[in-house]
Amino acid sequence: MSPRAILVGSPGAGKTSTGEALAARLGVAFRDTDADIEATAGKPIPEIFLDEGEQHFRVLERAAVATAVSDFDGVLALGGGAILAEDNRTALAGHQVVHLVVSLGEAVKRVGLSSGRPLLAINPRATLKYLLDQRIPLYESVATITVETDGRTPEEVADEIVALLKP
Ligand SMILES: Nc1ncnc2c1ncn2[C@@H]1O[C@H](COP(=O)(O)OP(=O)(O)OP(=O)(O)O)[C@@H](O)[C@H]1O
Ligand SMILES: O=C(O)C1=C[C@@H](O)[C@@H](O)[C@H](O)C1
Ligand SMILES: [Mg+2]
Repeated sequence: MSPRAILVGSPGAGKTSTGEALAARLGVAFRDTDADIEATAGKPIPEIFLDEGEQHFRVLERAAVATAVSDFDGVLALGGGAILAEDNRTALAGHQVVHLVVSLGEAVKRVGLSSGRPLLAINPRATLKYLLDQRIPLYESVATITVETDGRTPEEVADEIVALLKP
């Protein structure tokens, strides 16, 4: 079993919102590893970061990615930092992986001072710039499809992905 598409990209790229739109277009289920991790841990991601720290979150994330990539055949969204782990990048090989590209300015507008994103709780512009600089090469290294999201709705982005996906 293999996901129809796996979405990667920065916080605010729209992995969750575009992923839900894409799954609806394809008539398949949507799954988000962030939600899987919260279900396993029994608490929201900010609480995992506060109680056990980011390292522990990344352990849970590697397990969530390995399970979802091998057990699921719908549209799968990964957390924004999942590609940092080599294990996760290796797990993506051979799959249709979509990089949702977002500019720094647009990502800052979409994410704002959001309480649900522990890494961005303080100074989101500087933090997002750091994350993007570090991660863009990694997103590019795993992607088989790249789509721009600035100035487009999640539904418009989903339509482009449908046209680019191999059957
Ligand atoms: N193409 C888009 N145009 C405008 N707003 C968007 C677009 N995609 C997402 N958004 C908005 O940006 C915010 C972040 O989107 P979303 O939660 O889907 O991003 P994400 O990539 O899943 O982020 P994270 O990595 O933090 O889970 C939401 O408020 C969403 O409504
Ligand atoms: O960019 C990141 O490192 C993260 C993004 C979110 O999707 C969550 O996976 C978590 O908040 C960490
Ligand atoms: Mg998300």
